[in-house]
Amino acid sequence: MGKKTTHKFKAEVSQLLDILVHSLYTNKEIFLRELISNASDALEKVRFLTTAQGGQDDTPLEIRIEADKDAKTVTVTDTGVGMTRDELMKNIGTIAHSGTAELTKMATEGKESLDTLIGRFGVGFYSVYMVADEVEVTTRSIEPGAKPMVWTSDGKTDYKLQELEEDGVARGTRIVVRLKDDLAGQFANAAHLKSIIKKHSNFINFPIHVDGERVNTVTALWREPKFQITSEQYAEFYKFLTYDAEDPLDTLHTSVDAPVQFNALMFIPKAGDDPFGMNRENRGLDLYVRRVLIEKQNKDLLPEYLGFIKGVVDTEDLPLNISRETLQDNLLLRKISSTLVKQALDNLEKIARDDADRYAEFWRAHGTLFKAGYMDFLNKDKFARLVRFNSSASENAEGLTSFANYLSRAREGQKEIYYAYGPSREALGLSPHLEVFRKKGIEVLYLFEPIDEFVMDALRDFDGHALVAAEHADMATLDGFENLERDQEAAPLSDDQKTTLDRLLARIKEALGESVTEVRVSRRLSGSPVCLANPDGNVTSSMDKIMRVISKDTSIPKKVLEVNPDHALVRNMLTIFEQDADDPFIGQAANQLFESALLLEGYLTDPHALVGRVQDLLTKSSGWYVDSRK
Ligand SMILES: Nc1ncnc2c1ncn2[C@@H]1O[C@H](COP(=O)(O)OP(=O)(O)OP(=O)(O)O)[C@@H](O)[C@H]1O
Repeated sequence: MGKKTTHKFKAEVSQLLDILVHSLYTNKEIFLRELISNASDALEKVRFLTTAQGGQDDTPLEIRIEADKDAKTVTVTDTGVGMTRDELMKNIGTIAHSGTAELTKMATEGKESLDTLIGRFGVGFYSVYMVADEVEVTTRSIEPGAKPMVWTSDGKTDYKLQELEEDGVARGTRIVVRLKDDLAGQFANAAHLKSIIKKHSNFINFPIHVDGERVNTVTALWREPKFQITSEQYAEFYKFLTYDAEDPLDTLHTSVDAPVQFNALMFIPKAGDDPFGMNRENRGLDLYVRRVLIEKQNKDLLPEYLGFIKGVVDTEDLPLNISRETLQDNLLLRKISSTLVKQALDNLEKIARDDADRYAEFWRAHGTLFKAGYMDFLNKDKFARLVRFNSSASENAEGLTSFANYLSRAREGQKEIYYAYGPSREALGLSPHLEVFRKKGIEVLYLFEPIDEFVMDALRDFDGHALVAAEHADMATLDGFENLERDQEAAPLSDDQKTTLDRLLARIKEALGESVTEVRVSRRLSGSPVCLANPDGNVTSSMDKIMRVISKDTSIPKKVLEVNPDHALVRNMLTIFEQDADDPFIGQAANQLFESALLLEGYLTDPHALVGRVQDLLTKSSGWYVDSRK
């Protein structure tokens, strides 16, 4: 026997152990799921090494579990790859996977309850310390000449390692869990262990025996004929695969023979991960070749925007000895991938067609991630049919509309699909840029997320109808539609007044100087006196904002000030200007209108001048009001 050495846990491990030991998490049974899942991974590795890489192996690949009431132990033994001394130290002693590190971080930040966190993350090997006083791991690696090792720890501050004599220790890992006194009755009980396995580990690809009796029966569900599988079985498999507590929103089971053979079982979860957050890596389908797991969560089978889909793919056509490194360039895999993408999109179209409520549920959970599909040019048309937006025709911010729905409501002769970006439905409802659309009863799609605009830019049109930003709408085209809403029409300007208006606009430009590129009459406004428009028709203001953030440009962009000559305020300015072209009110009002417009567009950085002016104007007007009531 080798010398026993003592090693301190890495700080993160101690921290996690401390959290687990002190947690009141009630679902402690998941420790068994975690140990079985590790055993299964170790067995998959053996199967991969032997079948895929042509090695030799006679040992049956299986997991054996024994419960001992008297000794208060549960023992989990597998014939998997085992661990060398170095692997033991690295894998259980130092944080092994990102999930546990994330869990520790979030638990210490205290934002979410520990119970939710433990339930949501696979806490891995360390979860055993929720039920154990002490754990002993005896393992022998598959590596030729590897020495068997024993690892023991009470899960507090350190662990002990010892090398064993070679004889009598088979390849694989045996984990003896010494249960806490109060939990021994519950877990050192074969019947209870069996029920836990049925619940969490029924689909493990290797036989699991409890006290000599085989417990799990179902394997490779995706290879079974569809008509033999119940929806409960699908749901059970989904939960096994994802640890989700809820049933899936949708299940798609397919079998394809040409151009390449494969079976796939794909699920859409009810809830979405935060696509840009910590779960970003938690995507991909498990890839099997003839039931041998080649890669968990393969990232090449489905593009990132379909990353919400969970499931497995199993093919007969790839060689078993394919290396994970060369998968990416494999032509067959690419064919499988393009077929899967098509199936997934067709399936979404089917849901959208048959069950709008379910599609809306899908969209709310996964729409944000799905929208990144604008980059998938090969499937552009399908994508365009699947994408949804809120719109001015929706009843509230929850409403969703497709391009096709929009067109079905479009005004006769309307060739364009209009859209506008804004922070909220309320803000867009008040936007001066959309006044003309409201007046003419032309629907506008509402974009709330920056990615929406990239979607519009990439698609450019739908079914021959150009996608046009409302702020870039061609006024002559809009003039072709009759007004549905009648404003209180302002009296038409006389020829003299028109000339004065031109001079007034020149005076406003003079007052604003280089802050604006131009001051001109607007045709898009009805309720507002002014708005800011883009001088060049290329990018929308929101896209301009995104570009400015990227290039760290904090200057205020130069825009065109559009003036509504029918607005009462502008008419008053005209009267004042007619009487005295040098009246200081004109400059004051011009600046006030300009800064208010900047404020609405989100560009005003210093509100002091604006506030000062408002106070001055209020003081004066209240004075007149008081006088007029005397
Ligand atoms: N029975 C086992 N046989 C061989 N190696 C094992 C066994 N159990 C654990 N390991 C090793 O220890 C590592 C850490 O295990 P742990 O359960 O903490 O995380 P993980 O399995 O990597 O992550 P996850 O639980 O998310 O799959 C494993 O990746 C594996 O390398």
